Amino acid sequence: MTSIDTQDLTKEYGSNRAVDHLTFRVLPGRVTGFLGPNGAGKSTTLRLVLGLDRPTSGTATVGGRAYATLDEPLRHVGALLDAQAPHGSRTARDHLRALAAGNRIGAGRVDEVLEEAGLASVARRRVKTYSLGMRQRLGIAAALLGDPPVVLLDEPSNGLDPEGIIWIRELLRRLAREGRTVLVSSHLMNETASFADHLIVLGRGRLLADTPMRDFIHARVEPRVRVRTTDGPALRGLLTRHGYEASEDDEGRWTVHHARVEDIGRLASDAGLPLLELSAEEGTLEQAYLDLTAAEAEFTSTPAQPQEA
Ligand SMILES: Nc1ncnc2c1ncn2[C@@H]1O[C@H](COP(=O)(O)OP(=O)(O)OP(=O)(O)O)[C@@H](O)[C@H]1O
Repeated sequence: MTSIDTQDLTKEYGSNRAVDHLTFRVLPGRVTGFLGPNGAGKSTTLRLVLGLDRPTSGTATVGGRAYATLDEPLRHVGALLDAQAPHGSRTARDHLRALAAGNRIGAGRVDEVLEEAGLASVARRRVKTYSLGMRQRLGIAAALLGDPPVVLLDEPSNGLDPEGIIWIRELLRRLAREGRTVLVSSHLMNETASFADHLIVLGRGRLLADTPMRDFIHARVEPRVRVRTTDGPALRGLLTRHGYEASEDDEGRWTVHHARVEDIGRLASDAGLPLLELSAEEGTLEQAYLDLTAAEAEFTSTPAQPQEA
């Protein structure tokens, strides 16, 4: 099984602990979103997994092996990190051909990934003439070159236009469907919600969550129901009698807190109350993420009170 594993992984830069005893496993067949505030340690972790930096202690492995021990690594792991900027005076095609040659990958595969990344028509242009989004597509093409079972992408949507964002979303979903292990860091919560099945969240180098995305949201954001009726006072009375807290907006739409659509629908039906609208208000990943990171910030930034003698 080609999982990514970190075991008690720690990285210190001087007195700053960027990654702090981190243990997690990223499994194949799903997209794992890698989240955390600025400076939480995401890029450092990815660099440690890719052998670009040495851990202070602990291990990071891909398929049970350290990246540095892999022969022809592009066939095992495809990665996009900001730092991997190709040489600007090369054409995109030459850049990929050089990478392919070093990993015994045929030139035909270069044209395939250029096509897949939407760069076929500009493949003979020098990379320095590329826009940020085009460079990003080239980085993703390079990550796919070796048809690897493991793909690590740091902020892949960076600089992409709306069409590019849809492309990357569909690509990530397909890679997971094909049974690959896909780890994607992002600051864009709506984006992450559109492609991730699972989340790993870091805060100050530590693991804050390692959980399916649905569970992550449901554990942190209260379920609500939106409802509209021809008889507001009757609805209010009904909800109050059953212990629900609800509020009405200017357009006569009610929001029922901590409620499920099945329960409110049944209550209204049993009471013979006509409904014009009934819908579940799903919590968003952004709400859940902010809830978690705010709690973490509060916990970690509260200074110890000096004890009065
Ligand atoms: N080469 C380095 N030398 C010294 N400190 C570093 C180095 N790389 C990272 N750090 C520090 O390690 C911590 C984690 O940084 P890292 O870039 O891994 O976070 P991140 O979660 O990727 O942040 P962002 O979301 O801003 O990209 C930060 O405090 C950062 O300043």
